[in-house]
Amino acid sequence: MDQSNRYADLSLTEEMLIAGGKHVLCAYIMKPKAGHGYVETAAHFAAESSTGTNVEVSTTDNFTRGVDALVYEVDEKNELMKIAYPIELFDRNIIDGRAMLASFLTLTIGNNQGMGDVEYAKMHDFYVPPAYLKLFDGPATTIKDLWRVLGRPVVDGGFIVGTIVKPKLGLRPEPFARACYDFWLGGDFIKNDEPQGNQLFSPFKETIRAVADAMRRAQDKTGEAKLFSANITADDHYEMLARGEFILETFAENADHVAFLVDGYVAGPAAITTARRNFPRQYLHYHRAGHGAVTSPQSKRGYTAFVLSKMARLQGASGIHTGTMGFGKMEGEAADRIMAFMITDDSADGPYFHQEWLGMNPTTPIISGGMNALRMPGFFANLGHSNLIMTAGGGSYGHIDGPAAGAKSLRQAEQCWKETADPLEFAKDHHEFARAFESFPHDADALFPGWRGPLGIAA
Ligand SMILES: O=C(COP(=O)(O)O)[C@H](O)[C@H](O)COP(=O)(O)O
Ligand SMILES: [Mg+2]
Repeated sequence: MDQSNRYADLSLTEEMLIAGGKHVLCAYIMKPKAGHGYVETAAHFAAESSTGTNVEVSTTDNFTRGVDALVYEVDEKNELMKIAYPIELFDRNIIDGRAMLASFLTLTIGNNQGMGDVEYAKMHDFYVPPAYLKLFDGPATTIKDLWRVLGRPVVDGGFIVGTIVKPKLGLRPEPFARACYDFWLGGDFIKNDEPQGNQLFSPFKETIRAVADAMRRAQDKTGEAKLFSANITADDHYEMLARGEFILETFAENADHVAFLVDGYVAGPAAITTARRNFPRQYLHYHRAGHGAVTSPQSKRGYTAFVLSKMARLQGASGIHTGTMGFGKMEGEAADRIMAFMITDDSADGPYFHQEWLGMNPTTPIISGGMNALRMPGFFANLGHSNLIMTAGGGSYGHIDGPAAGAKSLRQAEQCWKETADPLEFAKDHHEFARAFESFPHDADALFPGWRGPLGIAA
């Protein structure tokens, strides 16, 4: 059934819709299955994502038609379709009248992902009008809170040198805490790797006690504040609360040195909001492991990493992984930096829409995945600033002089970029950075061919 008379209105302009302020706008790359017309399929997609189904139903009344989602722009050649969703479609909490991300997703990227007449459809951007934006929690804590703990300026406080405890799994509580202590001698921030929680060989409570103790000792030894991002991800809301409360109690006087890590893709928006609302004073670290299943450029369905990042700011993530923009081991490219600007700036451009955040707190880009000191000067040059957290697991624990030297090499790499120094020249009087070349010779060969000569290393 062709529903384009009802669910498509190509006379609407984006300018009008934005000025009206009553619609969420979504841009999709969509291709119909063979034999289905573009506008017809787009209209069916909008129907299925709002008030309709594949047939007319007798229960529809005039009010219903007023909250139809409408296709307002199509560009068949580029497979682009844009849909305007009336804000009234989205569910509000009964407890406080506010918005929930689950409802946004269930409409805009829900049933429409399995339709028989759609070959594929992926959301590449969305625009949130002020009236809907203000119903989202947004971040409660930000990188400023971490900079304050570290004793840095709260504006442009700079690079937070981080790591992920490696190996990913298989350390018992004492070796785990030792790995933390050793890194903290040179670095600022440690996160649990995302699968680390309560394994039988490393019981949660015993491990957390050992890490809290390691933090105290590292702070005493260095005279510097240290940060730990503890994984509280769980299926069960109560389990997350139990973990969070135990961590705060155990870190005690250092509770404000603790972030909570939540695996927001696998555990979903409910887990993020559980942390955001129950622990609003903790920095909320959104880990996104698994997101590649839908966000990868190879996947033509789902949504992009850009969309994931924007949703994370709305929900209230203090920081989210944004990948390494082609400089690390995970998929990504230099242009991914728009993701970082969208979550930090108050006024930012996405691939299709401009967004005003109206003072909503920013979300820190967390850079992670195969980074080490050698890859960092190029990364910072591409992004243009270093007000972020970078976590390098292999780049720290893989440094030949150990994790404290690994951490120092990361800090020196930022300094090298800031001074616009030539990395090979800079290495001559920065020992830990120089030793990163020997630690990661494959990267050194690729990024700085002929590096052995200037550094006086035999081939
Ligand atoms: O464990 C790591 C990185 O370890 P290492 O530094 O040893 O590679 C992170 O979970 C991934 O970076 C996530 O990727 P992303 O940040 O892209 O979500
Ligand atoms: Mg990891």
